[in-house]
Amino acid sequence: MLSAILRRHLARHRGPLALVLIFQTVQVLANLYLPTLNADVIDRGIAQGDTGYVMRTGGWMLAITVVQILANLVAIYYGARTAMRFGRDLRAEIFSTVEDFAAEELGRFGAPSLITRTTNDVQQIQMLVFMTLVMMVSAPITAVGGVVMALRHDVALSGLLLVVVPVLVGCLGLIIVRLHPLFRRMQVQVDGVNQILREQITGVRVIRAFVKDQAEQERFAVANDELRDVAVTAGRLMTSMFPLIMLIMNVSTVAVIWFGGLRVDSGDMQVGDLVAMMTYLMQILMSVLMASMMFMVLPRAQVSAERISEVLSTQPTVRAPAEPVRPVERRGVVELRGVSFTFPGADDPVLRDIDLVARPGRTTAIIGSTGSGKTTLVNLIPRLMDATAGQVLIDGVDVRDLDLDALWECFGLVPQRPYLFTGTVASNLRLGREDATEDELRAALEIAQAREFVEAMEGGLDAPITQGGTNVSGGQRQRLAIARAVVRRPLVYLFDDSFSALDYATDAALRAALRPTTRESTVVVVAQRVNTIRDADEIIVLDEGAVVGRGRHGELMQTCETYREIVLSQLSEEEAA
Ligand SMILES: Nc1ncnc2c1ncn2[C@@H]1O[C@H](COP(=O)(O)OP(=O)(O)OP(=O)(O)O)[C@@H](O)[C@H]1O
Repeated sequence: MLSAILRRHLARHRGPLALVLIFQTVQVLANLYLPTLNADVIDRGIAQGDTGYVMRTGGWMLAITVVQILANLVAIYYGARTAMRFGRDLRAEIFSTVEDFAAEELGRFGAPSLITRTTNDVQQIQMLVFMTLVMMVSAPITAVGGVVMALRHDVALSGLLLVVVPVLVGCLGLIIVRLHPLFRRMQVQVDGVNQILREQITGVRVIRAFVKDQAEQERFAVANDELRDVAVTAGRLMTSMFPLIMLIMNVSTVAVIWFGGLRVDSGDMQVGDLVAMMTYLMQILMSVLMASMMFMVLPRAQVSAERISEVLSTQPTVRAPAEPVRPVERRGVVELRGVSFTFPGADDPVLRDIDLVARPGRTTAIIGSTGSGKTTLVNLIPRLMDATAGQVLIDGVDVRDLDLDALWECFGLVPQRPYLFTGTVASNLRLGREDATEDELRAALEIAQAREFVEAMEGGLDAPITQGGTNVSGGQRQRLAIARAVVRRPLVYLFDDSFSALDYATDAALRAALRPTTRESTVVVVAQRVNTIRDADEIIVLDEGAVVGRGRHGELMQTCETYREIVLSQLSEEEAA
């Protein structure tokens, strides 16, 4: 999974990657050449008292060092740049995948997990790419080059590498194998902390009102402590690596000096070669250490890659058709034919065998007790979810055969819990139609009974709206959401309990103002309040997901017991008549 992500996203950075490889090779070769020159300075310059040789070779070493530094700088620059671009591209890919998710996929992953996957998980892989390009590319070249150079200086002493390197690799391997499951748990726990944090921030008012601060703090502390425990265990393992490596390095240095000293003593080796051997040994062990750091980052990146791939490989349940049908004439006739809907994993359907036709110029209302399936029904019309049986049709074409953008263009949806975005009143209204003029926005506000309060806000149309619309009241948010739908002038208006937060007078004024605007449109209204829908051309009564009555108010009062009960729970006999 990790390799697939890396291949897909690094392919377009071939040029910079080649530069990293070239400059890393140059800097490693320069680094490997220096100990040999140093050995020459000792054996040929100092031992033989040749000051001129020491100066010349010293100057040569200085020049090589400058080359090494410059090559390293270029390699790091391109390595870091590529890693950052890789991260940006991967985040963009996840974002665009998630954007296509339907309610089902969003519910399955959950917002906090999707956010962690797009940020923290991407960061883990980005870190791997960064470390690989900045440090790891040089490790194998240094290791191989170091062995070659060591063999050139003294074959017998190089035999030490056959012991030291496997010991180091074995010790590191044991630690890394134990780290992998810990990293997996850590990512899941980051999700958990995010989830609680998000819930607590969103629901802070409820928590305070029910004096649950203490309980919530404890809930957060549990998740937080669990994350800490795993992080500490992983940290302990990781820190145990360094003393171990230092021990192995120091013991090997002692061994080189011990055996090398014996060889110098017996005249088989020169002092300069011994110094060079020590440096090469260090360089080789350092490259193993660098590779081991990669293995520390690798397990975490693998876990993250799995989590990201899970998102990227998820096919949205609501998918655009391969060959979308172009409707000849768009009028906005909404039809449900034998529609049933069951939530994934649920035993019973939420909607059962619903037939309904909503036509332009008419208001079709849906009423029913809470949980009777009204919102679910409305969500099926613009394909926020797909019916599990039966058909939803717009102008005679199955919504599943229509191009998604063309389909969504038909609707002005005012959801039950309207959401406003960070920006201004105007920017929120223009989500309805980008090129709407200020006059059109004002007209929409007028219809939605929102003009007065918007004008009272500092800045009017340019008044700021905070994330989620939390700086306006629930009723004001509903009216702005209605205005947003009106700005669009859609073929079909879908009002999902959109008048519930309005007082009776505003509700009535709003409906009266909407009437001329929606005269030629199809209007589907979900409501709990009888007064909101009693004038509708057709009222559909839902009970436990099935239609138990349909007709106008007067008829239903005679024919539908469920409707009568709802009405009489809100109005007196005289008011209901
Ligand atoms: N994501 C979901 N997964 C499983 N069941 C769900 C989900 N969303 C809603 N339901 C169930 O589906 C049923 C219908 O819900 P729906 O929101 O359509 O009702 P409603 O009539 O709009 O209610 P209200 O008037 O309270 O908004 C309810 O019983 C609810 O528990």
